[in-house]
Amino acid sequence: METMGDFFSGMPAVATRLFSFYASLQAFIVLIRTMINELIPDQTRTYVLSKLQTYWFAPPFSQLTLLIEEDHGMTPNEIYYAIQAYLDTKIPPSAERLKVGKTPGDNNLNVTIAKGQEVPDSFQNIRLKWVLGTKRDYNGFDSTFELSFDKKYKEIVLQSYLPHIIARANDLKVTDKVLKLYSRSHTQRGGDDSYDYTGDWGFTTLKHPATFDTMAMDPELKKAMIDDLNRFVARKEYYKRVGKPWKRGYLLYGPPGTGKSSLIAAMANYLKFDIYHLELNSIRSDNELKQILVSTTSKSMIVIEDIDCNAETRDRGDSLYQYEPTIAKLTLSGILNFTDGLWSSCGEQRIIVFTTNHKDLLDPALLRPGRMDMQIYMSYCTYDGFKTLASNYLGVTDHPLFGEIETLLKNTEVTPAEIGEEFMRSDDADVALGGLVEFINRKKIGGDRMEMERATKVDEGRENDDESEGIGVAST
Ligand SMILES: Nc1ncnc2c1ncn2[C@@H]1O[C@H](COP(=O)(O)OP(=O)(O)OP(=O)(O)O)[C@@H](O)[C@H]1O
Repeated sequence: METMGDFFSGMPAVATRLFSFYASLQAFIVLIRTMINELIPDQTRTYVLSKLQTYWFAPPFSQLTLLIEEDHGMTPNEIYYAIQAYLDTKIPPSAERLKVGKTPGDNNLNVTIAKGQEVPDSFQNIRLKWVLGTKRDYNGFDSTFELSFDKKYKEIVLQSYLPHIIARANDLKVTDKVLKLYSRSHTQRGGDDSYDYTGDWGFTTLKHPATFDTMAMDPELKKAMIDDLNRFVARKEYYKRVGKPWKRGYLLYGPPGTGKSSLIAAMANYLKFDIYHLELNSIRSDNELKQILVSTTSKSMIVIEDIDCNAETRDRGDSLYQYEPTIAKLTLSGILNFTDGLWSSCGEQRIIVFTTNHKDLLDPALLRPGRMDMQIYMSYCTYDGFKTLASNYLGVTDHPLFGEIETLLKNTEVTPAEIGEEFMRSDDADVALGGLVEFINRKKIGGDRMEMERATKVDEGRENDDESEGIGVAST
């Protein structure tokens, strides 16, 4: 029978060494633990241990991914564009995929994140990860932002982080916003000059330099417009309280060359609003108009120029332009709905501007209060307007010819566009102002001559009428 002594004597030398190593390791651990306990304070030990647990021992977090698509139903998704602007400021130095673009006329390169690039972010100590991806739907591919984070922070992300991004993007827009001029994309039909419009908006950068300072307008009217715009953008709560959609309609009317288009650009530059330029003649039905309206973004101006050129909007009392229901599918009521119907209330801070050279031709229904909140007459150039132009073009605020020009402008219809043209002929104020005096005099003589010819024709017409009336009477 085998005894204990036999057992130990049979144990290999390696095992003996192992035991002794274990014993010394135990002694070493006890020594280290004692040192740690004595040298590191309790609180620090607890903190380090909790961190180690979070990073090494906690189970992998249960992740939530939010998808933010470019479109939201029929409308552009505003949060998508806010995220785009926000993430452009968060591009990590380690980024491996970036997109670079440049708009014609813009000196700066536009660097944005490319599809697949991850962008880490943190908010209130929450770690978040963004990535730009694509989603395929029946219309083709659509860009989508994906946001991943620990599921337990869902409420903070929805209630605080995303609103924070929107606010940040709004701040960025105020300072950096490059305005866009949208118009509807079209393809030319074969052979003729006509176009087929696709429903999509294409855009280019709005680089119109007009501002309220450069506008030659009656100073009181200018001030009234600026006050009106300021009031409009500041009245979010007011519109909510009175139960009206946050939008405003302006009608700009007056002869060609008096600055209607320039005023639209000045308004957009002032408010930092994009412009959607719409040609009513390109729209085939009320439905199409509705779709176009909902695909525009908030904080924008929808501009319909020369609205009198559209048969639908002309006064229906004029038999020449009677509405024919079987032919036209774009109806006046569709246009009125566009300006103040239910559909017009989608989106916020929307300005609708109509322009016309012939206000008298418009259907009175279009001009009712609530549709056109402000009607602005862009007149021929007044002396105040002339002084603005002289200061902007020539840098002069006074000149011996000013008095003569003031008198001439009182008696002659000259547009700011014509005065601008004259001023561009020379940088020398004496030459340019002298040229303007000559131009207005020529115009006045031409106008007087035309007036005389018109008066002569009317007199001749009357005489002929008298003669024919005489014949008529004689024949009965
Ligand atoms: N009131 C104005 N103040 C400053 N510049 C003006 C004004 N009106 C016209 N201009 C100058 O004339 C040019 C043409 O004017 P604009 O196209 O704005 O006139 P409009 O009234 O819109 O003309 P239309 O009815 O033919 O479209 C502008 O580019 C601008 O340089």
